[in-house]
Amino acid sequence: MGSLERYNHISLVDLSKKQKIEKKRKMNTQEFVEEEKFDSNSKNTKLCIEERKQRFIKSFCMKKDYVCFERINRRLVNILDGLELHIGVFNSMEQRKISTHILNQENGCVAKDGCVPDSCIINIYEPDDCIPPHIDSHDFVRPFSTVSFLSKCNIIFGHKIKIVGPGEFIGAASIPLPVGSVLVLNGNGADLAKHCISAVSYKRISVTFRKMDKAKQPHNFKLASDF
Ligand SMILES: O=C(O)CCC(=O)C(=O)O
Ligand SMILES: [Fe+2]
Repeated sequence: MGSLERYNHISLVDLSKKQKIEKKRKMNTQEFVEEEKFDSNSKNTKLCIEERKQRFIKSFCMKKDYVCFERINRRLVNILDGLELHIGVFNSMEQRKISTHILNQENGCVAKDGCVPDSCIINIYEPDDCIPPHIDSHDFVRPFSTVSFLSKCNIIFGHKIKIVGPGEFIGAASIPLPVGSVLVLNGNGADLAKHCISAVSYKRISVTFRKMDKAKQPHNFKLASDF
């Protein structure tokens, strides 16, 4: 399948990839210690949200773009154009807190902050669960993103995806999703290629944040007051 990854150099261009990873690890560890000092109800919460935003922005220097050509109507097309994978966005303590919260609630909505999403889907995969090949509904605008928790797995992309057995799929590209990563789907990666997850070996949670297309909102649709 060859290498699908291409690293983007948006900032910290003077640092090697290894140094960047080390710097990011230290940064997260420090932030982890700092965050533990904050009570979520304290006046420091705002600061904590600011730090979180900064961390997400910093994660863009770890962004990967993907390349995988598939022949569609006789033309070679990069079906992964528009995909971005941001790794290390959530540290292990955050991952634990969020997944524990989701599993305790068994339903809930995590999106806050008045920015992009107004919809959130939580998929809880037990071992052997899968999600079949699909393109996400166009009732939702692009880009949208998926966060992975509890265990890593591969997400398969392809203009054509073969079903080779129960919960077993093969497509042109298979992208590892580490825990705590955010996959942003846009462009061909969201609209031309289907995606799916083959049967997982371990329990896994994914949280998909999307924003409803205004034109597709039901009549008299009102956003929940806490959004
Ligand atoms: O579990 C994932 O990472 C993908 C979920 C997904 O494709 C969806 O909810 O539409
Ligand atoms: Fe999807």
